[in-house]
Amino acid sequence: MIETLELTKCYGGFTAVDHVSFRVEPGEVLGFLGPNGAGKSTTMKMLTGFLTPSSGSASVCGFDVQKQALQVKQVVGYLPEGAPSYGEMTPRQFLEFIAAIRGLSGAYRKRRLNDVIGRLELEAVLDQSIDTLSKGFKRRVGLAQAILHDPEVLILDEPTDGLDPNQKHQVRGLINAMARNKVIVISTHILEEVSAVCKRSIIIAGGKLLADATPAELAARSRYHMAVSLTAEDTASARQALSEISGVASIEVDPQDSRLTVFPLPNVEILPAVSAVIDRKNLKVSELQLESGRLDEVFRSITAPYQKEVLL
Ligand SMILES: Nc1ncnc2c1ncn2[C@@H]1O[C@H](COP(=O)(O)OP(=O)(O)OP(=O)(O)O)[C@@H](O)[C@H]1O
Repeated sequence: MIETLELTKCYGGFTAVDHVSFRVEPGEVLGFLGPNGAGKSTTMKMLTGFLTPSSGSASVCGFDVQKQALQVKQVVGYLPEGAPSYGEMTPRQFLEFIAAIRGLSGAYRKRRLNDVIGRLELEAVLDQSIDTLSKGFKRRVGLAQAILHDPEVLILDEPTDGLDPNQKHQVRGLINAMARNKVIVISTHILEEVSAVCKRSIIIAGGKLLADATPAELAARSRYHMAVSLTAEDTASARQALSEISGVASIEVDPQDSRLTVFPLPNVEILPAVSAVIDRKNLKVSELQLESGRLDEVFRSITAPYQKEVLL
């Protein structure tokens, strides 16, 4: 388990992480979402014992990140931002080096090395220096070192950054497969990643924790939650007909593709009435969809005040 209490980091007079408290249990993948400079990497560095908190506390598997940093490093696998250090080494040398540092030996060491090399499909580049690898391969070498000792806790700073769509899919599958018996925290800018792998997500901006909820709960905060979207052959007639439904609050037309979105009044289920009107008026409609909510819109509305601070 990971637990933070009022965790804070100041750089001089600037507060990068501001009294952040949360818990993560085994079996949970927690997504850390936030705009650039939100404080995600700083929080992760404190959780992994690489940065000392200015105040507050954090513990990982019961070990205090300040007083027991060594024990924390033993139970944690950490993928920092960017490429792995020691770029002059080949992935084979680098992973052998990490295995030695982690104290892996004998058949277990061999098995773990083969396992991570296979899982991250590193065979083809094992003997090429890390500096000369593509961004995606560098990221995969970083991931391989993070999971090599089969840690109880994984802290992954933008694990899919630089990966192509196939590799992203593969790494998300890997994270999901490991999630059953590990505590996993990932940071990401990619909202689809939150729905794909995270049980819970924390939104952070300006160093402050602004939301802590499941992706579905976050989506439910969207103004699109329970709205109905559709594309009609005759947009104007469809809009007119739909506006006569009593539970409709407003209707918007997307200027790009003329898609109509029908917003209900609070707590009104509008879909049955919309379907009935389509049938009754014989409207030619494609892509009728009940919206669960849009994470990007929720993310923007939650973080907007902090984005302005940054821009000013
Ligand atoms: N060593 C440092 N000295 C001073 N300020 C720092 C230092 N490291 C980070 N910061 C600042 O702290 C804030 C949080 O940075 P952090 O890297 O944690 O953000 P982030 O959410 O990970 O951003 P990104 O998504 O861009 O990686 C930023 O304003 C950053 O400039």
